[in-house]
Amino acid sequence: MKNVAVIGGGLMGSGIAEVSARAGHDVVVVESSDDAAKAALGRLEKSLERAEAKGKLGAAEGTAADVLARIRVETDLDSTADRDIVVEAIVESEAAKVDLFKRLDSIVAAPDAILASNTSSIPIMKLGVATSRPTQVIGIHFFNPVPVLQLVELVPSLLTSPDTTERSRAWVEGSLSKQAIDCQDRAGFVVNALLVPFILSAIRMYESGFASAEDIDRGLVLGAAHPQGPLALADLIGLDTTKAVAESLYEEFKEPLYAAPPLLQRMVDAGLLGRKTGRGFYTYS
Ligand SMILES: CCCCCCCC(=O)CC(=O)SCCNC(=O)CCNC(=O)[C@H](O)C(C)(C)COP(=O)(O)OP(=O)(O)OC[C@H]1O[C@@H](n2cnc3c(N)ncnc32)[C@H](O)[C@@H]1OP(=O)(O)O
Ligand SMILES: NC(=O)C1=CN([C@@H]2O[C@H](COP(=O)(O)OP(=O)(O)OC[C@H]3O[C@@H](n4cnc5c(N)ncnc54)[C@H](O)[C@@H]3O)[C@@H](O)[C@H]2O)C=CC1
Repeated sequence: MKNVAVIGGGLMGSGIAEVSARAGHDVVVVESSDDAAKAALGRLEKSLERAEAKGKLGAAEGTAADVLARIRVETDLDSTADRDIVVEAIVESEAAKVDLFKRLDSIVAAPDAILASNTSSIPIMKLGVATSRPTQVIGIHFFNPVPVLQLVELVPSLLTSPDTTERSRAWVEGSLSKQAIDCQDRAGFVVNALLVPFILSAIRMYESGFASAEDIDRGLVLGAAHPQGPLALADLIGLDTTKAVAESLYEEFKEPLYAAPPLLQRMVDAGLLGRKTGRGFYTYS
């Protein structure tokens, strides 16, 4: 696979585009507006400049400018027509993703192109059956920050072909140098099925006044060797995404541990989405 498209150039899409371009792929990022495209390009430039300044770009990757030259940021979905693999990384909304997969199905021309989703929690089957080619639809779930974390969850639906799964594995492991684990197509896959109750429990603990945000996070960093505490992690993920993922899991399993706590709902209503808006459980400059 040579030509890659990433739909949505937010936190995750920009990271997926970066690692793809660093692996030598020709990458098109499709955003929803000119302003969002500008913001996506800014994220890519900042991250690549940081990687270059830290000496993380290898000889085969070239300079930050070389990597950026392999990426185009567009607003027209038709620019995905000649792609071998499309990775969708738009907002965690089933309706928005189903609509996008329908449109991609009518645009992406190669008969064997892979249509992948980076969804955290939406069943892949719902996206597969929105297309005329569910055998080629798969979950390829990256972790945040994409340039740092090695894991990718591969999530075939009941209709995904073994050929699609194996070509996806070859791409993430062989080309992007990530490590894949295989997951069933159930909301939350492996990691989020475990991580969501953990983060939501931390929010409930804070909401109840049991401990401060700082002490909850310090507890997990100093006492369980986590790289950051659960509330700081929720701020990194984005509280809108955290809430949407919790809701998908709750819808699938009706398990109270997956129910979004009222405080999380209020913070999202207030626009306190974490790092991306400058304030969540913590304030960022
Ligand atoms: C209810 C739940 C709902 C779930 C919702 C959906 C979520 C999903 O679907 C799946 C997910 O992704 S879950 C999130 C998984 N991510 C984590 O758990 C991150 C945990 N945190 C970390 O790894 C570090 O704190 C972290 C790497 C972030 C920062 O590390 P440090 O605190 O040590 O800070 P630094 O010293 O600045 O960074 C360490 C090295 O990493 C590099 N780096 C950090 N951020 C980066 C970024 N954004 N892009 C590229 N590189 C980055 C940094 O440069 C540094 O590198 P070195 O200097 O070489 O060590
Ligand atoms: N935030 C996280 O830690 C992780 C998120 N994910 C998943 O990745 C996906 C994206 O999440 P984030 O990057 O965090 O969200 P984000 O909010 O940072 O980015 C979403 C981007 O999609 C764009 N967009 C929305 N609708 C679009 C459309 N129809 N066409 C083109 N672009 C569109 C938005 O302008 C925005 O830039 C979600 O499915 C999420 O569940 C997966 C792993 C980790």
